[in-house]
Amino acid sequence: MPTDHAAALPGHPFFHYQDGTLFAEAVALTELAQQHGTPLFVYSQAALAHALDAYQQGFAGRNVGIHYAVKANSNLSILQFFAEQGCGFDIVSAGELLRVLQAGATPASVVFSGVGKTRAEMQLALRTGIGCFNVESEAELAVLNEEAGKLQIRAPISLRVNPDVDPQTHPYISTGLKNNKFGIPHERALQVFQQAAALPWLEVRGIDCHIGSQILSERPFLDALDKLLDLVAAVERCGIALHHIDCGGGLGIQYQTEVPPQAGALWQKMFAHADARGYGDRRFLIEPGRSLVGNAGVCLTEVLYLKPGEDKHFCIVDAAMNDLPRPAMYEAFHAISPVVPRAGTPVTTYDVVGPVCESGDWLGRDRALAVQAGDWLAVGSAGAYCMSMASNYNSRPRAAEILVHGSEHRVIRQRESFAQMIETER
Ligand SMILES: Cc1ncc(COP(=O)(O)O)c(C=O)c1O
Ligand SMILES: N[C@@H](CCCC[NH3+])C(=O)O
Repeated sequence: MPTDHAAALPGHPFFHYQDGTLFAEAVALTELAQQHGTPLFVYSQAALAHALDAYQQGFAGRNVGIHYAVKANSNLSILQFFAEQGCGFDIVSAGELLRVLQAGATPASVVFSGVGKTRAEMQLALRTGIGCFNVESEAELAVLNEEAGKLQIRAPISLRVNPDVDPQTHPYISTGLKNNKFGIPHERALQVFQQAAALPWLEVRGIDCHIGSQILSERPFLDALDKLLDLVAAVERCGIALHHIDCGGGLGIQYQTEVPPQAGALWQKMFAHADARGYGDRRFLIEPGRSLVGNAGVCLTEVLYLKPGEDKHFCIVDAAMNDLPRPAMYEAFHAISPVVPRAGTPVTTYDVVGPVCESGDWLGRDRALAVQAGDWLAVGSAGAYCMSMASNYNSRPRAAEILVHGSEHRVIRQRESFAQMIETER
């Protein structure tokens, strides 16, 4: 049984056991599950602030813009929190643009990434006056120039460079290798910068890269920075001045036993490197997602049935791959802890699975748990890429979300009703 006040889930500083119950800050998760039902996503505002502060510690005296990557968790209240803290945003769609505007973002604080921006999305972003388009191909550059010309608005752009650096992460979330669809090959980038500078409706502002996600060592970030700085030097030699250098996101978090670099320490090293090369006083942008929200959230789920088997025992819960798709998609590990640990119930090794009709619908494999039907479990590291990737598969309405702040909590997304789920269909 975990001791009181012990960190209950790896990497979650604001979730702890007290009096035999798991708490988020000063709120007992039993109360939230009882009051709001399950599956239920619960986020800690203190954990969000803590994660942001970890970055800021590496930025003292530097000129840095933090652009939260909306795709990690796009709940309006989470976006509003980051906007209030002075963050900008990294978006990848018109939908994300509308969300950040509704959350109070200033348009100039928005950078727009993505390999497949549509003309309609470009027009919306141009009219809104976003800070920068992170352009990912020559074809996109030409279309953006056309659309900007039609609106007579010069488009601020950065070129996303593919530095061909191995982020040593899951192949599905590596983005900075030659064979990934993202960015402009770094060998071609100088030429494309020159093309961009010659187009009448574009204003070259920056350079960017994003090499992947859940990166657990400093080396790939430093290698990518080196390649970007080589290009900055070459581009500026051609008379094209760059206003900012955007290093993307990608810093990993602890799901299990991983030891990711600490954000502040990583950035101190990045700046030491930039200083050594004479670029430390430049404006840098970053686009973190997972490392700001991942360990600020858990997903609460109820044990529906225990199903013993010959080779496997199953713990069937009411959350599923539609709520939390990362295990099914990437075989990702998420820690699972009981909300009220039991004494006296034997520990059994279970596969924790959901009700969806797929054998891939599992949340955890071979987990030692002392549980009974009706118990609540907390699935860890559920703040990033869980609710934002949730679906209605098996016609399951989307879960509710709660934001805890000290001893207070508020519903930041209501549980979807069956009527809402089908209202747009005929
Ligand atoms: C362009 C871009 N920026 C930022 C991010 C955020 O990445 P992460 O959540 O790993 O910090 C992503 C996602 O990988 C991305 O594609
Ligand atoms: N969805 C991925 C991260 C994708 C990063 C976006 N480029 C995950 O859950 O790990």
